[in-house]
Amino acid sequence: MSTKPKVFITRRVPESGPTLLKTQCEVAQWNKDDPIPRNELLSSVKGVDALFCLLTEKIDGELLDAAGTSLKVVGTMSVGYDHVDLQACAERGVKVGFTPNVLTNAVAELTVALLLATSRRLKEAIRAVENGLWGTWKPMWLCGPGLEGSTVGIVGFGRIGMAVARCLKPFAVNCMLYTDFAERPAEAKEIGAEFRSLDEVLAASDFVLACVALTPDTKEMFNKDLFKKMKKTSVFINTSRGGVVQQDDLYQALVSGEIGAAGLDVTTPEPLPTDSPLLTLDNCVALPHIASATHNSRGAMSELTARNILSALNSQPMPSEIKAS
Ligand SMILES: O=C(O)C(=O)CO
Repeated sequence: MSTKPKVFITRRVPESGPTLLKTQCEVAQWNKDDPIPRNELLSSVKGVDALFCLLTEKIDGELLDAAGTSLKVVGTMSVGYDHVDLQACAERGVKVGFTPNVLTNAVAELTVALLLATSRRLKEAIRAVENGLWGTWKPMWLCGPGLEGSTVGIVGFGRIGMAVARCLKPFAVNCMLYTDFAERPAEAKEIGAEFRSLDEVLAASDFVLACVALTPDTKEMFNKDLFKKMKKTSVFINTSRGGVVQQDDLYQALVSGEIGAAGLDVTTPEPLPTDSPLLTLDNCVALPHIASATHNSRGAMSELTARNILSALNSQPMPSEIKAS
């Protein structure tokens, strides 16, 4: 019988991670693109030493107990960890790894892409070309707010918020504002961003970017009260988690003209049902949670997840560990 530690991988993932794990572990995998059914997951984790999971798996007490006392580490192939009950892991002595940094630039890039797609009305423009509605060049047609001279407000000035600000520099933005629980003076100075209260950011910004992690404090923070505080022309972008937005309020804000447009890479639920009212709106662009979807980022995320797991199994410091606060 093998004495190697057992690892279960919950999905088909870039080979960099599984290949690394196989050098030291016995690896079992749900080798499909669709998620493993919960019951199957609960039985597959029984007796494993490590779990390699994704943001689509709920890692809670039930799952940890199903794995049993052999489980030493959970590595999630994501920077977000709102799907992991850190307290339940800590209570059972299970370490948790995640994948910050390696996807920061990919997410920042997609945030900018969504901002441009939304403000420059690319969804309407592409549909017009495809549907034969492109009559002639018209001076007043499909105009939108440009970034040049605008005020951009970043809500959540962590790794990704800062990277978005850096990406936006060449667009001649007039003013970059940020808000967070605490000021980040050194980084803000280097980037050229100014700290303001949330209300000030909402009132002043032409573009409001949600770059906060989903926590009990940020859950549905973008609700009707916040949308009311934004400019009627403002463009709202969310590449963090759908859960930070009260989605019915967002729909109402878009329909009533409380805000100008929205670009969403994340929604509640995911996938967004095709009959979601948001999809009927020209001023809402929705993408299927692809912000980190570059070949390099996903490969690096898979590898970092494996490195986190191997370090924990070898009682070494993990490259990226999260602890319950
Ligand atoms: O890593 C995450 O948290 C994502 O949302 C996808 O990369």
